[in-house]
Amino acid sequence: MSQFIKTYGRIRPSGRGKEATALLATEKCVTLETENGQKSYELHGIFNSEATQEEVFACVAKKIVEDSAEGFNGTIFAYGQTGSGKTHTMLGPANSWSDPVRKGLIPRSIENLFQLLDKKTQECQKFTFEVIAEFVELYNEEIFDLLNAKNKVQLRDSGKDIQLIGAKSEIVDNSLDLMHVVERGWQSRSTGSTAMNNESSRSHALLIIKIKTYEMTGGLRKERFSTLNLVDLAGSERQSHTKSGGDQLKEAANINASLTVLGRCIRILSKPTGSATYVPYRDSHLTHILKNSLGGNSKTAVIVNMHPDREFLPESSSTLMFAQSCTMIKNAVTRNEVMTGDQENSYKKAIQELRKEVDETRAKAREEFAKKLDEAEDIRRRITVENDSLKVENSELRAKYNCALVKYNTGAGTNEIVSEFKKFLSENLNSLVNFDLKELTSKNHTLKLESDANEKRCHELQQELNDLRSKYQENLNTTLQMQTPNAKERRSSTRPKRRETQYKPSPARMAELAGDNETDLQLQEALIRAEQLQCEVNASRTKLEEAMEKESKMQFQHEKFIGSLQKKVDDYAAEIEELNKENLILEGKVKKGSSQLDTLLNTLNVSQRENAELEKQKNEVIEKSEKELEEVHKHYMSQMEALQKENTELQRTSSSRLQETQKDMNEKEAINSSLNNEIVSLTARTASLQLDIKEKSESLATLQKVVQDKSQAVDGLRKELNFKSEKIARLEQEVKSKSQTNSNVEEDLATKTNLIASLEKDIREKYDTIAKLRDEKNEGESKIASLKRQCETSLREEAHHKKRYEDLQKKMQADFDGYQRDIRTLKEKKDKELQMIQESLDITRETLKKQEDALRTQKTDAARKFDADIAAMKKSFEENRVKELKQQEEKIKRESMNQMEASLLVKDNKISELEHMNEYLAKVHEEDTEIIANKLGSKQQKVSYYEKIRREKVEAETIVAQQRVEIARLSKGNRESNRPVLRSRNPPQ
Ligand SMILES: Nc1ncnc2c1ncn2[C@@H]1O[C@H](COP(=O)(O)OP(=O)(O)OP(=O)(O)O)[C@@H](O)[C@H]1O
Repeated sequence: MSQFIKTYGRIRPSGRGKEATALLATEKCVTLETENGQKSYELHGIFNSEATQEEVFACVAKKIVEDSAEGFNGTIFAYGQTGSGKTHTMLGPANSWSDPVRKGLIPRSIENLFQLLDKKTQECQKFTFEVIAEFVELYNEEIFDLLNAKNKVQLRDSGKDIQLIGAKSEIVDNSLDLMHVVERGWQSRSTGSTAMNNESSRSHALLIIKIKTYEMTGGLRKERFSTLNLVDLAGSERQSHTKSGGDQLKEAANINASLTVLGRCIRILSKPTGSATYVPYRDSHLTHILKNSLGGNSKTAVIVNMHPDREFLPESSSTLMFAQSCTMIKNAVTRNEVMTGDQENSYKKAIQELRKEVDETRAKAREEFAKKLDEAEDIRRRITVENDSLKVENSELRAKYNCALVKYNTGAGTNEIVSEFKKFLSENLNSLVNFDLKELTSKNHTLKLESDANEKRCHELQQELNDLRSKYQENLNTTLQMQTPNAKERRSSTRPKRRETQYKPSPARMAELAGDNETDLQLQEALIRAEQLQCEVNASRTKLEEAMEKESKMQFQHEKFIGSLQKKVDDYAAEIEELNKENLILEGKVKKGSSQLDTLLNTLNVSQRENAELEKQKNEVIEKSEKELEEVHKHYMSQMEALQKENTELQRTSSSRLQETQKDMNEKEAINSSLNNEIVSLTARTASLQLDIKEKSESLATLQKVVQDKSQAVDGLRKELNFKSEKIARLEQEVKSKSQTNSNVEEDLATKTNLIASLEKDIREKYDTIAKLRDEKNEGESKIASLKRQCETSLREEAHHKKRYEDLQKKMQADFDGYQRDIRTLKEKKDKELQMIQESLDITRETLKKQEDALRTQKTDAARKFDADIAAMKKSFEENRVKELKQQEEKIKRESMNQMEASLLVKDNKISELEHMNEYLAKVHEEDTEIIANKLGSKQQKVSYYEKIRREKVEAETIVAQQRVEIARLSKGNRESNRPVLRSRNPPQ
């Protein structure tokens, strides 16, 4: 299955407001407002600055994560300039991975993945999974392990996949553990501060999640494996923007180099197929690792992050160009799945199920088709019956109408026609409801004809009437002429002028004229009859018109009814057509099913052939597998033991943790009780403070009262003072005025001055008291304020303590719940693991046992056969061999005997020679010894002679020894050649 890389754009919020932005985003299109005009780029989706993390995840990653749990490789990477929000998108803001709103795409993907895997485990008993995480960073064109002290990692390209040699693989079984791993790795990531981002990622971070799932369905074991790559690339930008230098410049150069290779690969891949010859994946570690994700076996999504500000237009433009190239890359995606086990049976089962499904669908379709056909037939029958009855009614009607027409034409009572028509209408009103449209139209036509005929008849009658009138007038004139002698005169003078009323002769006039003329009478009668007839015809005409109106209404209703019937018929036809289509589809399905069946049968044949071959291989492998199974058994047993140990350890740790928690809780309870005590004391203090406040408030009130009194007194004094000051002034004036005039007054002045002085003293005293009172008042007020403040702080403290106490209680409860949950989940997990292991052990044991049994029987059979074969072979071989050997033996015996005899002779001669020699030498030795002893005198001569003798002796002894060895060899050869030989020329293989 080939699939295009999905490319999305995300625009981060601008730091400077709307005026500074140069990007316009719609649902799938970004427009850049450049100096040269607008330029638009269309991607698979655009997220503006208001887009939430959840929206981004749901749109970009959810499907890829879901597919990765189903065995499809997946890759999501964020590309963009520094500070554009790549890390914000992939991981989320700092410490946000437990925040349900702010957390990024990686935590959401991890949670989603484990939710899916756990759900599958719950739904399917024989489903297990294994998740392994690796986390590396590409920094300065080298790969470092973020999970293991930033050790260097090597790349190995096996052709099929890329391996990171030396990277630590963390096995995890829940999202929390994996998030801890990610957090640990992220902390080791190389970051630096640039002009655009305080915590800028200076490396490409790759989180590689390897997922393996195992599922047993029937006898079939499905093994799926996939890799989910979540990549946060380093920023792609101009160095002038980051204002980097030194090491940072080198860093940036490396980042740019790898991103340039990425861009080059993408450009080559985005060209139409056929033109792309070589993709330089190996030019950079980044592209080498992402080889599968770019044009390979992976469902890939790219998020390009952009800064909306005008100053970053060039970066945004190049980012969008990169994105547009990505949209043109096609990946060839396949599910990574291996199926083992009883394939033959599972195929057979699948075929059976398919057949059953096809049969069921066929039967169902047939049933439905038959039902619909019956219904359509029913409707058709009903319509035919209705049609027949209407036809009958129509012919009756026609007959009646003809009859009426005959009657009418013959003048046999128009009333009759009308009444008959009325009767007919009342009779047929009900049946008319069921009229066929055609019939109704024809009836309408007939009625119209009737009406026309009536009209014509009316016209004729009118004509007749006019004729009659003119005749009558003529007759009348002739009669009048005959009655008056001067008819001409009379005619000119007395004859009234012709008026319309004159055509309607009154009965009096008729009576007057009755006796005049027989013809006149007859004519008058005919005229009256004609007039009556006309009236009746008119009436019948209006009735007919009414009936026609009714008829048209009815026709409308019938048309409606027929319309609905037609619609039903159309519906049925459409249904039938649909059924036909379904039938066709089903037939297609059946064909497909049968072709599938054929292919399956072919596969079955192939697999049967393969099976035969496999059977052969199996026999060879069985022996090996027996050993391996034993090893596995041992391994499982050891694992189980280890697990049991782990379990006990866990139980121990959990109980210790429980104890710790208990201890913690006790401590917290102690804190709690102390807090309670504190609260109680605080409450008591608050109460006392409140009492104090109350008292103080009371004293304040009294003080205020006193102050008020004093103020009143002060006011009074002030008034008095004022009054006295005025008095003083007045007196001074008086003094002034009187001092000039009256010297006697001087005395009075002196007394008055004294009085003034005393009054001034009095006033000063009063002022002092007022100041004192004011101070007292201020003091009281400040006391009240401080008391109030105290009160407020104690109330605040109380609230704070209460809140702390509640928080502590909540935290304790949450901790306790968390611990209990942890313990429970741990226990459940371990129990599950144990159970799973036990189950797998049981299964393995069973299969082992079965295989053992099968092997044993096979072995015994084979051994028996082998023994028999060997025995037979042995027998024949031995027979032949014995024969052959016997012949050879005879021959060799003969030859060796001859040789032996000859050599024995030679040897015997040699032995005797040697014995002679030996004897001679012994003799010489004896003689020499004698000579040495007796004849040689000097010591030196003795020594030299002795030396010579010794040498000769040694030589002789060597010769003797050689001869002995030769003799021994010969005698041994003799012995061996005398032994019967049963040796073949060609030793048996
Ligand atoms: N969509 C957004 N909403 C709110 N804030 C955002 C968004 N995108 C980015 N930011 C803020 O912008 C700042 C830079 O973002 P971030 O670190 O994710 O950029 P980056 O592309 O990873 O940069 P670098 O390549 O330098 O690592 C952060 O403070 C981040 O919170």
